Amino acid sequence: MEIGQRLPPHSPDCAGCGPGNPAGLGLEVVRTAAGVEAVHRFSDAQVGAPGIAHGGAVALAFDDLFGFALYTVGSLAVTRSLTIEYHAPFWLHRPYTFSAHVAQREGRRLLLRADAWDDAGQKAGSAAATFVVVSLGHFAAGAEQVMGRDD
Ligand SMILES: CCCCCCCCCCCC(=O)SCCNC(=O)CCNC(=O)[C@H](O)C(C)(C)COP(=O)(O)OP(=O)(O)OC[C@H]1O[C@@H](n2cnc3c(N)ncnc32)[C@H](O)[C@@H]1OP(=O)(O)O
Repeated sequence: MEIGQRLPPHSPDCAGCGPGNPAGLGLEVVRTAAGVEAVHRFSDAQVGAPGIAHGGAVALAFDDLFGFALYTVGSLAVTRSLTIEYHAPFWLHRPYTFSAHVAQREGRRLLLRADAWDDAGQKAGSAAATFVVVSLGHFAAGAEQVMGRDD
């Protein structure tokens, strides 16, 4: 992976980054020297209080970006805990730069950190997460369910 390279979505319909999910954020994520980055504008579909992105949508952006930071260490892992600090409102339609990296690895645990800045350079949020490394088999049951559905 080269610096500046666009990274592939987790799945076509991923709520964070899938281009085929009209209800998703559609994050576009690139590799950076330290980790990964995405510039994102929250839309009316992610509103909480008027004019402000819902905190859950902001958490989704952080969580999904952490999922991309995994590419930098080549491990398959899932979120076990996620903590968000909301420093300022995330205004709808304004660009925010989200940046994440893997800070530490202890056995199966990956500790990840992220920040988000507005277009004036003010920090709007930060996040920390513990991801736990899993095997590909962790995703098998969900994939089988999707393939067996006929609705
Ligand atoms: C097709 C490809 C697509 C790939 C797609 C990738 C997409 C990423 C998308 C974004 C991320 C997501 O949405 S992920 C989806 C949301 N998350 C999930 O669905 C996860 C649900 N939870 C689980 O399935 C499970 O709890 C696991 C797998 C996370 C862990 O279960 P486990 O395997 O039994 O492991 P467990 O023993 O409990 O814990 C493992 C180690 O972590 C430590 N540990 C546990 N909790 C914590 C904690 N809060 N903080 C610190 N450390 C902790 C334990 O002490 C232990 O340490 P030690 O004894 O080893 O030292």
